[in-house]
Amino acid sequence: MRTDTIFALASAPGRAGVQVIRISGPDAGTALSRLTGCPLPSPRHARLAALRDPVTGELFDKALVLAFPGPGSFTGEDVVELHLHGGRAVLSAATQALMGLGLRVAEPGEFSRRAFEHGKLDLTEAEAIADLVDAETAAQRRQALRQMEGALGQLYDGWRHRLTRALAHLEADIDFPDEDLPGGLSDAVRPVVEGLVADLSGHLADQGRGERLRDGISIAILGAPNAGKSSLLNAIARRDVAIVSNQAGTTRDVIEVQLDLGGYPVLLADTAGLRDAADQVESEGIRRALDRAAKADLKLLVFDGSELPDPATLALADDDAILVMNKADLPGAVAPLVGRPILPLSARTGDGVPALLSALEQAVAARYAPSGAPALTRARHRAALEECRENLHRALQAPLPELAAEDVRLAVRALGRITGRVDVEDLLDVIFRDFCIGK
Ligand SMILES: Nc1nc2c(ncn2[C@@H]2O[C@H](COP(=O)(O)OP(=O)(O)OP(=O)(O)O)[C@@H](O)[C@H]2O)c(=O)[nH]1
Ligand SMILES: [K+]
Ligand SMILES: [Mg+2]
Repeated sequence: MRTDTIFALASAPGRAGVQVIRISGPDAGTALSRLTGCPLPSPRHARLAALRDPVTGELFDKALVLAFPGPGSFTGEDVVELHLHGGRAVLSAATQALMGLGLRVAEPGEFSRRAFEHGKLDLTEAEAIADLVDAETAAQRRQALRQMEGALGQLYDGWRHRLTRALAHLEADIDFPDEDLPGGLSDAVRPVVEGLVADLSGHLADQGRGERLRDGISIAILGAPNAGKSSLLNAIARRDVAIVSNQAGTTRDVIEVQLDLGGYPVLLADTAGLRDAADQVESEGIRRALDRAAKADLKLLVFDGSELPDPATLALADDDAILVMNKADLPGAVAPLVGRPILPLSARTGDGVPALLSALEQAVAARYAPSGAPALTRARHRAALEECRENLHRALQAPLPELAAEDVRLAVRALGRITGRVDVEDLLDVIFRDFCIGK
């Protein structure tokens, strides 16, 4: 564990009313006294102080200062905050003064990493801080807050404790063997392992709910050339994002727009019109459209009400598809009869677009609304949970208790890596590198 004293701007850089510099480490208190020329303010009480560069003696700001003595601070170390006036010149003077005192600029995520290393947070809580800072919609914020309060860490730790107890039983079986039981797992342990496999499977089979909420739900707009896909994207985004023209085959690249759909983060993609294209570039566009259709969480299939229904688009109409009939403003527009509801709308006039948005919102909520249990939010967690389940499956089939015990031990380790209860040194750089400076 490193013990030097670090500092960083905790607020966003640039002109602002206030900017906050956070300092953490054994020399944090001394550094503050050297800047103010006064003893430390009482813990967690703000005080107005004149700050001077200890080398030149020059006044560089009058600011609120706060001290949070360790271990009751965010990082667990002595922490000091300077609430300076926002702006580059003040920041650079403060940086120079702190470096002059031998302090080091923090690396991204270093404050949270120290908090983890001092046992103030587990890894899922640390990751949730990053998610909360990155949250752009209400649903993302709620999920991150819940995880930050420890809901996910408690779930995984609870499972780990269950398994650890089972392992203790198993080891007792090995030390005091019962000759009548030839199998790997005894009657006392087998139901525990089976129960956990069931819980893990339930948690893993969540359609990526938590991960989608974190990363965004992908919706692809698909249809024949000139059906009005780009017009619809522009109508939904309420800006002129994609080129619209009466020339079939206008869109080639996938064009993405981020939306907040009733609190859910959505990535809406316009794609090339589906047809047998002779043009090489257009064919590549269609390949990308179909690729996007396959990966999308939901598909928005656009039909031109003044044309016969397009078979290539109809072929994509599965349970994850919402069908719309565009150009409802044209006098002869007719919805294709395909045995399921089709929303009439006009991308040109905007009629029917609000109804489509609520249908989309409902479809998204039906799939991704949070369930009662805390959600799986990261691929890192999913991989560890799958590894855990695999080891438990192996334990259930093990012919000898010694082999079963080794599999259960591996399963316990896999769970422990999620919250950081076991050796995770190799993981820490990867996890905290994604944080921004000052967190
Ligand atoms: N009357 C009417 N015309 C529309 C409507 N929506 C789109 N159009 C017209 O239909 C033509 C094609 O629109 P686009 O939005 O470029 O269609 P697209 O599906 O993106 O076409 P490609 O990118 O070529 O596949 C344009 O001339 C639009 O003005 C609508 O609701 N009503
Ligand atoms: K077009
Ligand atoms: Mg287009």
